[in-house]
Amino acid sequence: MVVEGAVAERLLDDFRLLLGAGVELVGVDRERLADPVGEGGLGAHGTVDDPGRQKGLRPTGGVGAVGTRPVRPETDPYRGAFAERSRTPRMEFAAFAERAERLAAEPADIETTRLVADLLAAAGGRGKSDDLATVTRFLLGRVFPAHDTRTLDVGPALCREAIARAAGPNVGAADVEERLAEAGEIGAVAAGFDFGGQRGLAAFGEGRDRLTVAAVDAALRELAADAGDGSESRKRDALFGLFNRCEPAEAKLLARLVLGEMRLGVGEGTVRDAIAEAFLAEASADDGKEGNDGDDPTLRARDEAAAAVERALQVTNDYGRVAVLARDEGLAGLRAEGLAVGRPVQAMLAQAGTATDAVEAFGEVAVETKFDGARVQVHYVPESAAEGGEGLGPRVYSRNMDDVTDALPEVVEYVEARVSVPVILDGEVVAVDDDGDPLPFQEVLRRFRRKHDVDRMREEVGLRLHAFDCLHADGEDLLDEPLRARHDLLVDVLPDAAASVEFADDPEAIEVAEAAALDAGHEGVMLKNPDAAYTPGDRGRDWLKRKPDVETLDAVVVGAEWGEGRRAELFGTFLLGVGAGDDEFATIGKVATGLTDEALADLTERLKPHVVSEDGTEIEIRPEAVLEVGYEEIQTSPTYSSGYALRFPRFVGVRDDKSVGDADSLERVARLAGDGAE
Ligand SMILES: Nc1ncnc2c1ncn2[C@@H]1O[C@H](COP(=O)(O)OP(=O)(O)OP(=O)(O)O)[C@@H](O)[C@H]1O
Repeated sequence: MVVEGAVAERLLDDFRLLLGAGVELVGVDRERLADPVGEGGLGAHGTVDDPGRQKGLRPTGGVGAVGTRPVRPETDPYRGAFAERSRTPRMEFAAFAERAERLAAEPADIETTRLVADLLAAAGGRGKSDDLATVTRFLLGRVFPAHDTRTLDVGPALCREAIARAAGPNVGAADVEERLAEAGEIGAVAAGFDFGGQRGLAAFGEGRDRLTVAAVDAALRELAADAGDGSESRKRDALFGLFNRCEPAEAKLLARLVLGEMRLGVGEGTVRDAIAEAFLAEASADDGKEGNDGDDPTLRARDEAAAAVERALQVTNDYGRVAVLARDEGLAGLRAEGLAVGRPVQAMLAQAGTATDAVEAFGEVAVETKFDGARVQVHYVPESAAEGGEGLGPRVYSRNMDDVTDALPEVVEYVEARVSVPVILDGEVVAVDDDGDPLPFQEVLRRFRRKHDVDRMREEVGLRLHAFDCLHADGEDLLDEPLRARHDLLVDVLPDAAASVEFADDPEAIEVAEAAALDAGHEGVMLKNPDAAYTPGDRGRDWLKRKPDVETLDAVVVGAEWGEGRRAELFGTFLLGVGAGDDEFATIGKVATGLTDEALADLTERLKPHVVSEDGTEIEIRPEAVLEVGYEEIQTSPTYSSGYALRFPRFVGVRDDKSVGDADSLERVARLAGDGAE
């Protein structure tokens, strides 16, 4: 009998589930079990090299060419059943874990990059298993690429329960918590248990069935897809099934991966350099031969390779995809990679600057209205312009690349009514009153991530999109075009946008424009270099933001204390941290002032699932929420790990539009405190 397509996939899924749950299969051919994807197995149909043919999902023209074809989150040519069916040997999870241990122990950056490059080559070099995309993402604590809105939705508590269950009947979640309080991080705790007691159940063949990187990835993707009634307990079961099969080093890696805290000392820059080192060494050596006299050709080639990887990362936001591109298509493939409508990119950011700075640096300055709202990126392929393919209704993404479309129907309607070609627009969503005049920023946040009562809230707070940039129009990527040209194209596709820019070449004219923007109820002006390209994710000097003098700080909640009296059921005080590199946060103070009962209730509900440990009044919270806090000044202080303390901190608002990685850094705090120029 031949079983194909969805039925085959279903069978394979069931098979994996059974193994994951520790079911022992008796009286079957063990060799065939150990290689369910081999010849004659479930995966015998379709070719390994052509995932698109099997899944019918791959965009046109190979890896790089996506043009204006909409991409949907599940359109990931490197994932899914085809990978499971590959006949190349798969990387064992234990092998990955062993290399991860070595990485974590390596203090030198250069050595770390080399070890990561070796790992990538082992995960997907020629003739090796093809786990490259997965391993690259895993290294950064990700199952899905950054642009993908899917999440595992597993909190620390669920993870602790799964570990407790795998550790055997004598271990409870409270024991795991206790060990966590001692060890300080979940990986060490997971590695400290002996999951062997349970293993007998799942063992078959020669010893246990060893986890592969691909199997862990598949199980976690399945877990992410599970939602609704009973999903929490199913997720717990699935995690239990995985931990149950783990040796200590694997358990450590798995626990950290599930919670997205890898602690390997491997940042995005390291992975970028390692991709270049692993797969572009030859290409860069070729380039190097053409080096100018006086230049170091090797260095120049290395910089070029890193730049090509960086550029591809900017347009795809997918380290896994870029690693595969670098390996399979080299520098040329990376450079040819374009934007895809439906796949968000990071926003270009601004530094603080003055009108004089702008005139001195740019000569003529593009002065744009600075709208006081939330940053969005809108992707749209009108049905009429889909050229035989499918259209893509307007999708709206937040600055973290979360899909916020459903909360913002006005934006969808606005774009649908005006735009007739495929576009990617950058802009700001602003709350407006009945006359269309802007309302304060906090009003937008009442709408921004709302899942319920969208229609009711729409009556209360109206919204308007102000598009100020255009990254793609009618089949053309515009990132490398100067702002001037992008703006002309923006006005072509959306004539409303014309009002928000003017040009000035002296500071007085800029002041006049700023006064007019403030009079109209906007936040002020942005000063931009009209000749600059759009550099996603970059906070360079080509965009300057004129800021009012009162600074606030965006800090991450890393801890809390319970309130008192009638607020005893709620968190009352929040311990704040600022970014100190490598996913670490240094504490800088506590905020209790300015929080209403409503804000406390919201924050308590939101942060409770992220409690890591509780010790008396001290609660440690996994970095999850960003608070905007005002303060009178920043002082040096031995009390907090940053070495600074906020004087009179007061809560201004929750920055739901920011992820913890976007919070202010210790470096900025030092500058604000006067230890360097802002
Ligand atoms: N015309 C415009 N061009 C670019 N950004 C604009 C414009 N109008 C409003 N903005 C908003 O201003 C933000 C930058 O200013 P601001 O410093 O006030 O924001 P922030 O979120 O506190 O800081 P940052 O975005 O720089 O981290 C942009 O991210 C964008 O959301």
